[in-house]
Amino acid sequence: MQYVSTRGKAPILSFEEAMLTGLARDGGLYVPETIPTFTADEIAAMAGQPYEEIAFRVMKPYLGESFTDDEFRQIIAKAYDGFGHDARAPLVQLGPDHFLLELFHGPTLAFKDFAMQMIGQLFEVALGRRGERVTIIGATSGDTGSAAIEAFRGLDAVDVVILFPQGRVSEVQRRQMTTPSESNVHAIAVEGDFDDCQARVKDMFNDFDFRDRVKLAGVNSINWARVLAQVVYYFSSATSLGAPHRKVSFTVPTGNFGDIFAGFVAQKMGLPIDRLVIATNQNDILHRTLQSGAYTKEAVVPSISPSMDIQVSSNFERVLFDAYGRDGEAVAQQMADLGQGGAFRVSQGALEFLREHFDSGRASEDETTATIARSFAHTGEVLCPHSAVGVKVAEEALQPGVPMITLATAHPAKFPAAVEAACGVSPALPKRMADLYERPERVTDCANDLAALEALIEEKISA
Ligand SMILES: Cc1ncc(COP(=O)(O)O)c(C=O)c1O
Ligand SMILES: N[C@@H](CCOP(=O)(O)O)C(=O)O
Repeated sequence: MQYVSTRGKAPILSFEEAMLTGLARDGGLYVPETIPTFTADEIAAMAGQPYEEIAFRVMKPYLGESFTDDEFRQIIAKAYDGFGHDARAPLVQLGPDHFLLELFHGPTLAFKDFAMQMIGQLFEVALGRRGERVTIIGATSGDTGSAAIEAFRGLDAVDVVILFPQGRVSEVQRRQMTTPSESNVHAIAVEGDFDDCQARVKDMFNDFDFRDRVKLAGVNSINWARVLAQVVYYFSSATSLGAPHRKVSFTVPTGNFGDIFAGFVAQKMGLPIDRLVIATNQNDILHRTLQSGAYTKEAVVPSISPSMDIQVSSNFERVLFDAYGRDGEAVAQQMADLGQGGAFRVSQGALEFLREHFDSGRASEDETTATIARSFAHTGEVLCPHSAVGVKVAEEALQPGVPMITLATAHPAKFPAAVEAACGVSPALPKRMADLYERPERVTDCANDLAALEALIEEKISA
């Protein structure tokens, strides 16, 4: 299995190389040259299997020669060992045709743990074998950063540096990033929004001197391995509701488009998905794009679902690559237009492709709050604001007889203020995190400036 860049001009890599490389050297994102497919019988055989077994079957075809079967089985076992639910990703019924896929039982209480716990193990094995050390850089609107720090803290072969937007993550999210005491963890609060953090991360990858000097690696969903690990729960949940013998739909609270892109990959692998519904908060660039064909950046407006406060949606590039018939030059042109003018227009053919595969909807702040309150009153389920955005949009997209699975992407205790204001419940953190508010914090503030950030990172990793 080989990996190519969405912009068509970077070296073709193996799974392990693509995983350790992060952003392609032409600025694009790595994707598999071909997507492996399953027969209906192979999909049916996943029903009732443990999550770990489904992870092995779904991910293995993408690995090529990078990891032996034994190595990979051990990696999977370790990755999910610390999850707080035996099913790993349990389904809860909300209504006759509506189900919630709880993806928040991992160590940092967000869906990011599914991929990040796995990547931590994959990096450790691969770097150990190569005898290499890397600097992992990540941009976060709150959840990726805490999941990455949890997965990599204390590992000998990595420094992990996380940029987060100052004042724009919840207190729990911030403390998850600033309280670990391991010396290989570096949390940096950037004066800007998430898009600024993500842009500086991409700038660092495009500064080849810096990139090669510090041996930069990335664990945002820039990294294909992140997306791949998220494909698994589409299979586990759909087969438990009767796929492949009946179709299911998914609604996905969306920001950087990684999670819903994983659903798109599952569909291409043969999982019979009826509709994939993009759910956005008031930062609704993806919903607007599907409606109008114009991808136009606006200022990020802080919301009660801060992890989705994103306007430059990184993985949209991956779906555009398919929408343009895998024409890297067309994608590179659109990304250049976005960089220069803050906008691009999707061609008619590409727009039809997008509309064929995705529906979309948006939830305002009031609608999100009302959904948290209504869900608690009717079902007892306390939703985090991101999951509530998903539930609200899903309710509008329900089709009789087709099960709808909404992804619950974070635990409500990560956003206690918004949840309590909406439904009067103050969700408790798990016992192991009970002293989070007492632990000392360690964070460095920095301007939204590439040179300043690079200098700070070099200082931190050489200390
Ligand atoms: C809680 C939560 N929900 C939803 C999202 C959106 O996911 P994606 O960026 O993969 O679209 C994020 C951030 O990525 C998140 O942290
Ligand atoms: N919502 C994310 C933003 C980064 O997304 P990623 O999936 O590309 O890592 C976060 O919580 O940091």
